[in-house]
Parts: sequence; structure tokens; C-alpha cells
Amino acid sequence: MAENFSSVPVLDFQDAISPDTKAKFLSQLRHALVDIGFFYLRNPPITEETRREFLEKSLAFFDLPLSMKHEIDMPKSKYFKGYTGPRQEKTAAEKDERESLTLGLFGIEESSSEDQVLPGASGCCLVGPNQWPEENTVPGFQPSVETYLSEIQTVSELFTIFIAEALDLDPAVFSKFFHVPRLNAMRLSCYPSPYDLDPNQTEFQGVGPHKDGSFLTFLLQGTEHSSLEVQTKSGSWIAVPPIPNTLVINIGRSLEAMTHGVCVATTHRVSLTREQYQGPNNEMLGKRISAAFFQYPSSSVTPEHLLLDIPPHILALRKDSKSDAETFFEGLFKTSYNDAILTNALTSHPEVGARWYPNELAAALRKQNEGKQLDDVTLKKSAAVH
Ligand SMILES: O=C(O)CCC(=O)C(=O)O
Ligand SMILES: [Fe+2]
Repeated sequence: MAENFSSVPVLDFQDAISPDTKAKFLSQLRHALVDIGFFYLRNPPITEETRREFLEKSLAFFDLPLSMKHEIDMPKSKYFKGYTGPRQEKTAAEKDERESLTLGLFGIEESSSEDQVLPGASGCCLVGPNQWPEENTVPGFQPSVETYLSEIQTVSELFTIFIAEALDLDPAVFSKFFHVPRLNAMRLSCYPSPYDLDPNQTEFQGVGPHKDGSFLTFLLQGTEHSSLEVQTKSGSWIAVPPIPNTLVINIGRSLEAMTHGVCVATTHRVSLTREQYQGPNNEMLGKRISAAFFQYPSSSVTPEHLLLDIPPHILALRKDSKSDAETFFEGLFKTSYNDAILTNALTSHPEVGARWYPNELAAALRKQNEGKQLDDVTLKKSAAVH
């Protein structure tokens, strides 16, 4: 559980790459990992052009008529990739107002090939081709997304080293967990203006309170809206407004579990109000856009590999000795990481399961019900495709 804090710290990527400031960077990173679970990264190594193109084309994608977006509905893909419409997904038992497009790295990294699709024990898989809109509907959308994905993938690889260094671990300790084919996935989300929703309601659930199942999540807030919030230990919500030229990085359940709860996965949500959709000069802002890149350990790693040997002085930093991380860990890795992730994908997107993997879906729902008394939010939101 995150400590009480009043704002999310801002780290600077420049500090990480200069020998004079590296120690300061790692100390700030350790504080963010252990006490907060969230931080901004200023000056991330993503080119301005990549970011601009990517966001521009993403907005154009969501501006397409609904019928065109439904042509690439997620249930058409057996790999859990594609479009999810508004109010089609639930978080914490409530419908989310956002619509989204889920994309993976398949075909983007050189060594990706059909042969590397790893079936789980249950025979379904998460690594496979993306679904794209017709090129003439949003010209340049696919290359702009692929360029962003390959740049953010590189950032995520750098962070496996920084996290190890910040915890006084061997800098290469994580490298064996992250290899092709990667389960990493990006969720491109678009949040409607409350002015277009029920006039009798004041607040809307963009996405409900949850923790990510990832190792780390790299979030690009693409518009000016201040709608993302994180929860402190006392239960209050702190705004994480967009800051120019930053990414927001947060810790997911996998890193929390791997570090025995030293690193904290913090609950967050996107809550939509009318005030957030008014700009500084009272002008109306359009839709809110964000891109969350979820970094996951590769599917072939086993539970024994994943649990790290943490030095005692780092374990002593753990804030919550009753962390549910280890309970979560047992649940997540009871069979294999890959199977756990598939179970979560199936329960998060039952419509994909119903079409492609009906038997596996039934088994996954049984498993989910068995674990329900443990922690509802944990199970719901540890999904790889989340
Ligand atoms: O859109 C955002 O700012 C956050 C989205 C998020 O938390 C998620 O997709 O897991
Ligand atoms: Fe999230």
C-alpha cells in the first residue's frame, strides 16, 4: 500500500544518463518505487515527432465512426488485440466510459514470427498480429503507432536496469525475464467529454479504481485533461495532471510480487468531470487520449525464477509488512506465469474467450470464482491485456 503523499515526484531522464547525477536519480527512483508506486519521467527518450504523429493519428482513429472501429473489434482476434467500445468493459464492477484499442509488439520486433507464438497449457495465446483500421481511413496510423511502440519498448528495457540499480541488485538481474516474444501490450484509450454524457450526472468512471498487473506501465497522457488520480494510504485521491514532455510510470503487480512487496503497485483511476474538460481560458477541451504501455515478463519464465533474492537492507524498506503481494504472487504463479496471464485475459475479455476458447474460458471463470474471496480487484485487474 502506498504511503500518504501529496504529489507524484518528477524524475528527469537526463539525470539517469549523466554520471554526475545518476546517484541522485536512483535515490529518487527508490523513493518512488517504495513509497509511492508512481512517478513522472521528464525528457523521456521519445522523439517529439514520434509523439506528435502518434497522438495525432490516434485522435483521428477514435474520430472514426463507431461502425468502422467495430470492424476491428477485439473478439475478432484470438490474441486479445483490437477495439473495445465505450461501456464494454467493467472495472471494480462498474462500466468504464472509455473506448480503447489494444496493440502488441508482434511483427514490430525483428525476431517476431508465427513460430514464436507461445500457446499456454490451455492452448490459447496472447502473442499474435494486431488488427489495424483500413489504411485509407486513417492514413499513416499503423506506422506512427509502430514507431512509438518500438521507442517505448526501448525505454522499458532501460528501466529494467534502473530498477535493479535502485534496489541494489545486479543491474542485469531482470534481463533474463524480458525477451522476445514479448507479452508487452499497449492500451490506447479515449475518454468522452462529460458534456456528451448524462446531464444529470456530475462524475463519470473513465476507468475504475485498479492496480495494473504489469511489471511497469509507461503512460503517455496525450491531452491537457487532468483526469488521472492515484490513491494514498489514507484513501484520498491525488491528481496526476499531464506535464509537458513527460511520461507517467507506475509499478504493477508483477514487480510488486517479484520484490516481495518492496515496490508498491498503487491503485489509480480515471474519473471524468465537466471541469476537467474546460481549458485554462474556459475553452472546451475535446476527448481525452492516453496510451498505457504495459511491460510484462516473458511468458516462459517460471514462478521460481521470478521471485528475486532481495538484500535485507532493501527488504527492510518494505512499508507494509502485511503486503498482499505474496498472496497475489501465489495466485498469479500457481501454475505458470503464462497460464495466469491467460486466465486473466479470458476473464477480462470473456467475449474473446467465448468465441475462441470456450472450454478455457469456463475453466478460467471457475478459477476466478475460487480466488474471488482473496481479492476481487487483484484478480480482475492483473490481466496481461489490461
Ligand atoms: O488513461 C489513463 O490515464 C490511465 C489508464 C490506466 O490506468 C490503464 O489503462 O490501466
Ligand atoms: Fe492502469
